Amino acid sequence: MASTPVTLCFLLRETGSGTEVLLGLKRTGFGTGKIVGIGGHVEAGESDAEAVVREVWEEAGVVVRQADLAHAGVVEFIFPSRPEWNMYCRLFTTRRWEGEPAESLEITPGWFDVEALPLPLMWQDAEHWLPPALAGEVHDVVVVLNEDNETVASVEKLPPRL
Ligand SMILES: Nc1[nH]c(=O)nc2c1ncn2[C@H]1C[C@H](O)[C@@H](COP(=O)(O)OP(=O)(O)OP(=O)(O)O)O1
Repeated sequence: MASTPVTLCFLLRETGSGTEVLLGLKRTGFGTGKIVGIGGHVEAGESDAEAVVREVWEEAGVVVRQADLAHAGVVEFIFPSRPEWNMYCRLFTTRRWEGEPAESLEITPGWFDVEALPLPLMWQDAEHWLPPALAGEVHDVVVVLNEDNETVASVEKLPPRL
């Protein structure tokens, strides 16, 4: 089954004590209760960049421009016991946006020190791909989940496809 296209954008800002990233508490839908990246499904006819601009606005009330997005790799999430959940997720980062993050029905946004990510509150696979992506490494990652759809069966990190 083809993986559903999704996309995430990580806003990064510098503070006196280091770099912070905008994540959010998921309030509805897939991954409710977890801290997740801001983003979601790519609609038919949209590019990944168009989708992530729309999702960041819808979920966090922040305006990001496509020209300010940096590619940060791809993660494919494979759920062998629920293949309909498989997702192909393009990652972006940006250091430029307009507006202050605000709560939506879907997400309660919050800033986190990139050196102290809330990994125990995130999907368990995040520890494998999020820190390197935020550090500027660009990889194609394939994450396979176990039958519980939570713990990680395997992680394969490949150089990016051009
Ligand atoms: N194993 C995993 N680890 C992770 O960190 N994020 C994952 C993941 N599997 C899926 N995701 C993320 C990627 C994607 O942005 C998100 C699912 O998309 P959405 O947040 O848009 O889902 P919803 O069910 O709320 O859909 P909408 O109704 O489109 O808002 O879950």
